Order: sequence, then structure tokens, then C-alpha cells
Amino acid sequence: MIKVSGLTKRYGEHRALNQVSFHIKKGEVVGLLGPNGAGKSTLLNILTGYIFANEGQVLVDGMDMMQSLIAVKRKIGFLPEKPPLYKDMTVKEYLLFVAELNGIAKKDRHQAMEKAAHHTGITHVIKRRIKNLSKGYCQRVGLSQALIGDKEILLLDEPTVGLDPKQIMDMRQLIQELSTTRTIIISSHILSEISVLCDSILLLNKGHMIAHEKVENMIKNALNIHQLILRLGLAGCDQETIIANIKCMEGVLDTYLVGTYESNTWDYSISVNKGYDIRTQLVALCHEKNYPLLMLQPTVLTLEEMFMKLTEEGGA
Ligand SMILES: Nc1ncnc2c1ncn2[C@@H]1O[C@H](COP(=O)(O)OP(=O)(O)OP(=O)(O)O)[C@@H](O)[C@H]1O
Repeated sequence: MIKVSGLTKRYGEHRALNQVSFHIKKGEVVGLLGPNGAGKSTLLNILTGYIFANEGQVLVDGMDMMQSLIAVKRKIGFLPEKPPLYKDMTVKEYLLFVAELNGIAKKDRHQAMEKAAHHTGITHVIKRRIKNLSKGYCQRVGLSQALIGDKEILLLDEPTVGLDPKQIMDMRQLIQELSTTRTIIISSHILSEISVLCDSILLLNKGHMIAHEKVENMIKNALNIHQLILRLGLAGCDQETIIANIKCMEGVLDTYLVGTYESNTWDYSISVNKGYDIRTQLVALCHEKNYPLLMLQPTVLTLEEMFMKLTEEGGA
């Protein structure tokens, strides 16, 4: 449904996107993740046709975005982080206006407005002024404007930001309902939200795409890495040598200094491939090198830690 190849966007010398390629199938719900400045908004803005890339190609349903911009735009609905609402209008006036902007014939606008309002459950407030609605309802109005014109693809930028817990649950349920018949990309910082709503995760970091994985694989990968926290007393320990000694053990993926959680101690995080239990070796190493071993605690990598691992320096 959406095929992106070699997309690069430069702002002056800075590359906000660097050779990004991915393929999203019809009906897929994709979570767009990445730390601040990763390029998420830039990517969404290119996919909505709001800005253009310097290099690369976007195909939507087989149509080249550059060559068939209007036809592509007709397929894509966009809910920006701050929906473009005219607060003095009633919901009905606003949605009719959006229908007009979408090029819908006058005789069909009313029906398009009603359909979108029905989808998002705001039919009972269409006569109210937008400025008098709660944030949750404003977000629903924003979603309705994205749906007007039976859009096949929805791009949702941080759709639950600023909502209270009840509104968040309602919004998620709404997105789940819409996802049964649409292709959706959701940009979010909330990993639990992405793992509930999405089929796959597209992870960006500093303009590079570093993963496009099914959510279940991402979780499985996280579970496949075991993590140990090793606490050593300071006496006679050279941190770099300790890290080097641990890193050369079989099965160890990474080791780094976490910090101090108890006076005169250092905690080290050790990631180990599933199937390896290096605890006995670690105890032997500490004994041999006289490292004061104070704690050795296994933990499981959460999706958040997996995300941190992939987006940290050199994580790709
Ligand atoms: N109009 C612009 N002019 C110059 N640089 C820009 C412009 N827009 C974005 N950038 C830069 O491009 C990079 C990617 O920005 P973008 O807003 O796409 O990231 P993001 O992943 O959406 O971040 P956030 O989560 O903070 O919204 C950042 O370094 C940003 O400073």
C-alpha cells in the first residue's frame, strides 16, 4: 500500500531523513517510533504531501506521490498532533468545510460529514461549538476531519497526547475499530500503546530507519536477551578492564556501566543471548580478579529497554 524507497530529506546540511526505505501492506497498522529529532514528523509530512523529499520515491497504492499528488492525497487522512480546528465553528460547520476542502461535491458533503462523525462517535455534539468541547472530543473531531472522504490510509501523529486516561482508552478503542478497514501509521512515544494497537514497529533514529519489525518479533527479541545487573565494590577495580573482561565471555552481547545505586559501588548491565547462563563464570571471574562482588541480579529486557538499546549510539 505504501512503498518508500531511499527517502532523504535535507534541511540545509542536516539530513532529517537518510535513505529511508520500507513497505507497508494494505491493512497494516504501523507504529512509528523514535526519540526526539529522529525524523518522524518529517516522514509524516512527506507522506501527507505537505513537504517533499530531496531524494527517493513514495508509492501509494502503486501511484508515485510526485506524479499523482492529488490522487494520493485523496487516499490519505492526517491527524496532526495539534488538529487544525476552527474553534468558533460548530463541529458540523467545520466538517462540512473540510469536506469542501477535500473537493467533495456540495450535494455529498452532508453525508460525508455525517459518516465521519458517526465513525468517531460525535454525532450528538455536531451542533456544539468546537471551543466548548473537551480535549477528548476535540481529538475525535480532528480524527473525523482525517476520515472525511473515506480515506484508506490514516496518519496519526501522537493521537493520545494530552488526553486523560478515560479519553486515552476511548481513543485507542476508536483507532482499533478504524484499523479493521484501513492502513494506519501511528507516531507515538508510548511503547505500550504501540504494542497494543500496532502490527509492526518502524523505528527511526537520527534520520535512519533502524528496524521495521512485527511487534510480536520485537517483544520476542526483547525476551530473547537476558540482562544481568552486576554490582561491584570499588576497591581495586578498573572499570574499563572489568567491562573488557566481561565482554569477551561467550554469549555476552553488551556490557556497560549503569551508575551508582549504593555508595562505593558501581552497577554494570550485561546483556546475554538466551541460552547462555554466565553467572557461574562471572562469580569465578570476580574471585580470580578480586572484584568485590556484592550483587548479581537477572532481569528481563522490557520493550522500552529494547527501544533504548536500538536507538542508543551505534545501536543500529
Ligand atoms: N523546518 C526545519 N528546518 C530545519 N531543521 C528541521 C526542520 N524540521 C525538522 N528539522 C530537524 O530535522 C530533524 C528531524 O525532525 P523531526 O521533527 O522530523 O523529528 P521527530 O522525530 O518528529 O522529533 P519529535 O519527536 O521531537 O517531534 C531534527 O533534527 C529537526 O531539528
